[in-house]
Amino acid sequence: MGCISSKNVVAKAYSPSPTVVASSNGFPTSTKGHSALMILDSKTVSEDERNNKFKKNSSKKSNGSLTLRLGLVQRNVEAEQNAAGWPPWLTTVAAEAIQGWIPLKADYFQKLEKIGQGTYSSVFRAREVETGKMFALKKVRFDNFQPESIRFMAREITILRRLDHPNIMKLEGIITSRLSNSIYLVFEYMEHDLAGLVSRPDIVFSETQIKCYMRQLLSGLEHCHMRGIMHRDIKVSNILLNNEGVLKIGDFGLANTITTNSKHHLTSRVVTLWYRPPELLMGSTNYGVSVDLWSVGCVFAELFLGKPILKGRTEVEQLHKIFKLCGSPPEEFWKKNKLPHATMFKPQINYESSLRERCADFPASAINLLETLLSIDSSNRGTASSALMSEYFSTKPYACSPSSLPKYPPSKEMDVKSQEESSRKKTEGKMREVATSRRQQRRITKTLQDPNNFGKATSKEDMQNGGRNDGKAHLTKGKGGAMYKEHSKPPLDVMSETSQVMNVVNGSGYSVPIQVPGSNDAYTWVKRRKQDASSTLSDGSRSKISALDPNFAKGTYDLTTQRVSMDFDPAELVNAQGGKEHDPHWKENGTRHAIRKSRTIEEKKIVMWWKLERNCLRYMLLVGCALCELTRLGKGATGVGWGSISIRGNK
Ligand SMILES: Nc1ncnc2c1ncn2[C@@H]1O[C@H](COP(=O)(O)OP(=O)(O)OP(=O)(O)O)[C@@H](O)[C@H]1O
Repeated sequence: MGCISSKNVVAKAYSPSPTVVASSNGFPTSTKGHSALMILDSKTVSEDERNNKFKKNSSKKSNGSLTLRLGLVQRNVEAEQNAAGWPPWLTTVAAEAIQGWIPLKADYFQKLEKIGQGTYSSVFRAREVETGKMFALKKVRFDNFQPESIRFMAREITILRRLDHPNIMKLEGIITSRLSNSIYLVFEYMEHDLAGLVSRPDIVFSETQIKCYMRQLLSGLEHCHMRGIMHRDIKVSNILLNNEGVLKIGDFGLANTITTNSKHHLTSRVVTLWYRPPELLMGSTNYGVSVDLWSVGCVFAELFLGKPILKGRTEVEQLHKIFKLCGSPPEEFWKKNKLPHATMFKPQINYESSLRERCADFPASAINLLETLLSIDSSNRGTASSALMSEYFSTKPYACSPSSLPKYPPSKEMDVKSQEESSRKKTEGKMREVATSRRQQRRITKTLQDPNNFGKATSKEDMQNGGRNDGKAHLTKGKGGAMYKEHSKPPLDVMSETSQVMNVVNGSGYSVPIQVPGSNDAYTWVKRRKQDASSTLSDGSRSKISALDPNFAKGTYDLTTQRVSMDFDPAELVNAQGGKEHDPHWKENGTRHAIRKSRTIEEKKIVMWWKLERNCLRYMLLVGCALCELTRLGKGATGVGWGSISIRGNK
């Protein structure tokens, strides 16, 4: 679909009078599903022919005329592609990616709801008007048509066209027009992604099901690696599933070709943080397909656990979590792998691997495979093929067939996100109510503390009434205790959900993110993904944005210059050594902190009343002293004690 079906087309691109051949509607139905590969084959042939021709001619002609000829051919191709309906901004930058294809028209499809939101794209479900078949349209955004971002998108297209495997998402065509300023990549529609399924509490994968998914995932990856492609962004939301149980690897936006040239430096700012291998966290620019195997290991564990196994908030924390889980590497590792940021990240403490403890419930053969995939030393991770041949797949229970897998209602990462978003909004509303009620309580306390108001009616009831005004919904019925309960319970839950990371300046002067205990994992996962997506360039927690940055392309990021701005979590490092006194939770003293740290409403109430009563006592004492002093002065005493100076002056 979307491709020119004839082999002639590519050859014609280099012929003197190029003409574009296409079926009447741009859907060469006879070649549907195979066209991309055919074009690639023909491309290879035509390129070989062209190369031979150039080789023969090269002895006769000067270099100058060769360049001229190449330029002309290039211009010819562009003109032909523009004539075929491609927009000029695309043909000038990415002619090779679309070579041999013609664009699809938008009106071939009926665009339905949005089903995915990526860092630089939105994905929609769409129905093909003619056949009623479902497709996924990935609309790619561009940063003001910067050639760099167009080139990135072009790379994704080129790589997708190079791949052809049942476990790899197939690019069916591209929608755009000569006047259009956007582009849609057309993919087969998949009902689920693994992120959506994993995060559903009602879905627990069986052992045979996990094996089935893992076999498909590794088969798809094996194909990529054999075609010289590394994905560099394997994670649950990029693994798609349809209702027939077929798994496909999607999102090749960060994929790149494997390079054997050690002088060719790759960027280390790839792979989403929780799935990023240690060598990339330590700045390696000379890596290979093993980065994908680490990510597969993370996905594998997540399928069993139902949640990500390594959820770091920053690069430092991610690496620290890795060392704690997999054990810190031996001295030889540091000597052998000269990683750019090794000295910065080398742990002071030697950690033993806790992987087997953490995954004690996993089948033995699964732990063995997981241990291999999550090897800190990338050379020990094996390959996708060796993983497929491991005992995990050859021991019972065997992987079930995809068609026997249970059918689920459509579940996507975006569904989870929107559910979380609506519950977040609800809880935020409740939190606002409580905040207003707290403000009111504080106002009352101030009134109590104000000497001008001292003695005015400010009873316990007043305080409760003050709270009640703002908390109507919770406080209209029931006894006092019940009112408190209703009023206070949701905000406490909300606090633990929404104030996951509080920045406290610790002794070292770093801004330290602190995890509030009792947090809701499901929520934080989604929330942190958002943070990741928006903060990549500054803290490197996510890779896509940086992928669009020219510095990313040039590989000119300098992590060392970002060190100070990186969130550093000494709390966790120090706590690993033991000792509450080092914990920033315990450093901050005072009542306000006590209130914030108090877990139950009863504790909270006690602390509030204690504070109130303490202040009342203070003022009573002050007033008492003042009265005594005035009495003494009235009796002619000389100025001593409190207020003596001004009174003496008056005297
Ligand atoms: N073919 C498809 N069928 C159904 N849903 C899809 C398809 N392709 C993508 N999606 C949905 O859209 C989401 C985002 O797609 P994709 O990962 O390709 O975009 P992206 O911009 O590269 O995202 P990210 O920045 O998260 O990597 C996926 O997680 C998935 O839920």
